[in-house]
Amino acid sequence: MLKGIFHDGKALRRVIVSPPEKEYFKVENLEEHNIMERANVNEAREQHKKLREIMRIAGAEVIEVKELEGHPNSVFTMDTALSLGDSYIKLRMGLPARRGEEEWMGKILENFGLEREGEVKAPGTAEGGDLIPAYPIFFIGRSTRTNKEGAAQIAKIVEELGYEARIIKVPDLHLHLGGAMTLIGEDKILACNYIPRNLLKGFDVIWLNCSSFISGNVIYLGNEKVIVERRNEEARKKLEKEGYEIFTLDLSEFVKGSGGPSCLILSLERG
Ligand SMILES: NC(=[NH2+])NCCC[C@H](N)C(=O)O
Repeated sequence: MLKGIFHDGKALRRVIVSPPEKEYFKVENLEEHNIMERANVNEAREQHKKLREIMRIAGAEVIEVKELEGHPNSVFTMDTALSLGDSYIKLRMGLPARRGEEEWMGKILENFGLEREGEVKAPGTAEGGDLIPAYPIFFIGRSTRTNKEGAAQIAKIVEELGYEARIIKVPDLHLHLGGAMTLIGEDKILACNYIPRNLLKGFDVIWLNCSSFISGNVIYLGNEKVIVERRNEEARKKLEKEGYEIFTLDLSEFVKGSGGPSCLILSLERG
């Protein structure tokens, strides 16, 4: 078996989440954590529970880990590391308040037997929301969170594993590339229409106009099943028309935290 092969367009098998218990609600300085509004405790817990239920029903093993103390954004596990199935890439968060989440998740992944494949080093920064493996292609978003050095370091690591790295400049509307596109099958992508077509070469694309920072953000479960946030009507309608089975989920309390559905999960295994 080849090492480090991962494809976000395959069925979700194992995922790491961090349910909002305490830390997500303990935000003093909203701006520092890039959280727009404090979440309602009961609603956030209930919404996250539903998300876990849907993923379990779809056949994924959902691993729950405790939030990292002092880190309200640790519920957004996607950003904290990049799993390549049998190994992982240690990242370096672009938002200073999130530094430390890389160590936390690195240890968790190592406990699951993943080896460290590589590491993003200063002055580089890279967050998981910008990294979309679709072997043999690897999409890297250049955003306010993933800088030029970080993108170049990731490209080098994945090219050594046999991927073709494609760097995409993320428009300011989005925090990460993951807000603007999602793999929804092995050769299918849901993407905002300002992503250059040539960078998506080889994939069939469902184009979106994208009015929100998370318009292109859905969770692909596999077997043409997708989780879509309740307000994201454009994606829901277009995916429905293409024959996808849609699970609509209200994630308002995480949208308040500047996140979308996929930001809440770290895909550990797809296949
Ligand atoms: N992958 C994502 N879009 N994650 C959303 C993260 C939101 C979080 N408040 C932050 O700014 O870091």
